[in-house]
Amino acid sequence: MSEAKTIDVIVIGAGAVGENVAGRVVQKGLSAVLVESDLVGGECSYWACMPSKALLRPSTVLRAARGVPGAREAVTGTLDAGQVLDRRTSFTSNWDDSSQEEWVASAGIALERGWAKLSGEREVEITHGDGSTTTYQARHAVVLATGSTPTIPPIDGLADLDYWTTREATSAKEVPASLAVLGGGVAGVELAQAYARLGAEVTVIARSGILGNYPPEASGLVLDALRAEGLNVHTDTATTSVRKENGLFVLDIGEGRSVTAEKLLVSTGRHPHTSGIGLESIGLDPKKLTRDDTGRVPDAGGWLYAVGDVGGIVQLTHQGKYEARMTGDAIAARAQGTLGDHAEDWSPYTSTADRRAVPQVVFTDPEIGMVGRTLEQARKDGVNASETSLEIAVAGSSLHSDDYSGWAQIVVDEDRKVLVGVTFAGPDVSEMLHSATIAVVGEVPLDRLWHAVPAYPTVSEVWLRLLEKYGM
Ligand SMILES: Cc1cc2nc3c(=O)[nH]c(=O)nc-3n(C[C@H](O)[C@H](O)[C@H](O)COP(=O)(O)OP(=O)(O)OC[C@H]3O[C@@H](n4cnc5c(N)ncnc54)[C@H](O)[C@@H]3O)c2cc1C
Ligand SMILES: NC(=O)c1ccc[n+]([C@@H]2O[C@H](COP(=O)([O-])OP(=O)(O)OC[C@H]3O[C@@H](n4cnc5c(N)ncnc54)[C@H](O)[C@@H]3O)[C@@H](O)[C@H]2O)c1
Repeated sequence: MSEAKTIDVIVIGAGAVGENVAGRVVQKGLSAVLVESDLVGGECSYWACMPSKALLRPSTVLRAARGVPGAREAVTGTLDAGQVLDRRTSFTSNWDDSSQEEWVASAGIALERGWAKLSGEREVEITHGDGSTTTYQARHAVVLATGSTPTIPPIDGLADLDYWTTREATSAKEVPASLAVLGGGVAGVELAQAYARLGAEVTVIARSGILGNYPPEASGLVLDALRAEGLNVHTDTATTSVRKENGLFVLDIGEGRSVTAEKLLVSTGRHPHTSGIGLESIGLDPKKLTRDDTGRVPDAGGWLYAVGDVGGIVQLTHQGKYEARMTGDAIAARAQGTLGDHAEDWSPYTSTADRRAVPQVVFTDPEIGMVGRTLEQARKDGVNASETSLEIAVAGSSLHSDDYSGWAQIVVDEDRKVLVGVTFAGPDVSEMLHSATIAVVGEVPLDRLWHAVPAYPTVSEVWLRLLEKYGM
């Protein structure tokens, strides 16, 4: 084995999160190497956020035009599935990462292709495609940014079949005649609607309800829309076994019922990717990786960090990139000796918003945008919380489309008179979400928020209605 190379920071995994943490430490004057075994850019760019949103967007535009007389008459054709798939492919750069590779080089980050494994304290061994190895020693930090892996449920027969995960669903070259979707989380529901609108006959099988992390009024609007569009959605339904017959998947869903489909998408959640990366070599249990708010893994002695999906706190690109900025700055500050073990909440080194103000969007049509806590979560956290909710019915929404149907909710900390959670559901609500994120993160007092006047006639006027209903 050749001598180990020494560098300030080693980042394992060049997804959006790994790229950002490497970029941040280099900006702060440290040297960094980024190690990637697959495509630079990770899941979000090639098999998750970008392609799934590209598959959804054209049909949302079409439905929006159909909701407005005058425009409706101009829509004479149907969705062109081939064009939709082509546009999706262009958003993934045809699964070619050369432009990302160029960005890494332009940012002054070293790139190593291969599988990285911790091989000792501050030490990482990379096995390249040709079997050769390179070893790096980090002066300051090793950062795990290895993402997450699909969780496949132990359903009889499933393991032996060629089912789709979200990777195959987001990169498919053809629309199947029929698709069964196992799991009613955000990935399953978004892809179910995308494929139904592209022409597939889609059946969703959800163990409980769909989009269970959101208030039921919000997920109910999505469920109603899916059913109105002709999707079969089985809620509170357990899948007991799966097999293939005549080339089709057959799922047994209890009481003698079954679902048959050409393709089966298993989208039943993801877990942190901690296996096969050598955590055992430094005495850590891959199933019990924890991180503090600066991203540091407390049990490793101060040099190991975990950011993004692998950190096990939030599985969202924007939140992982936020963690990357905080962790990158914490690593640089600790290298300079200006930060000790502890960092205050809301400091430039702590991802405090992970626990209090995570914005998330379900990009179905209608959309859901939520930030912070639901009423139940807030009360569970010991907040003396109240909720105010209403249907979105303002001048802006009636102008938006004739059939606009939406719902909004604020969750208020009654002791401090600030918002701790906001949810909007309805067409195009995602662009309103950042106003709510600012209110929650900024802990804007309600009597000051009362002075934030929404422009007329926008859908944002729902803010005014919510505050009026609350009692302002
Ligand atoms: C279908 C779908 C749609 C989604 N849509 C959205 C969305 O709209 N908005 C949103 O915010 N989030 C979305 N997400 C979540 C988002 O994709 C993830 O939160 C995000 O990709 C996590 O980024 P990451 O960098 O932590 O991990 P990843 O993007 O998974 O990157 C990890 C990288 O590490 C590499 N790697 C792993 N182990 C090693 C190793 N040992 N050596 C070398 N390299 C290694 C992997 O190859 C990979 O490239 C979606 C997820 C799915 C599944
Ligand atoms: N718009 C977005 O931001 C977006 C889109 C897609 C995915 N994501 C992220 O990706 C991650 C993965 O998405 P996901 O939808 O796979 O996970 P998820 O955890 O959101 O949903 C998984 C769903 O599968 C269900 N499930 C589990 N086992 C099951 C079984 N045996 N049978 C039927 N249902 C079962 C769960 O009850 C849950 O509803 C999420 O954490 C999410 O944050 C984000």
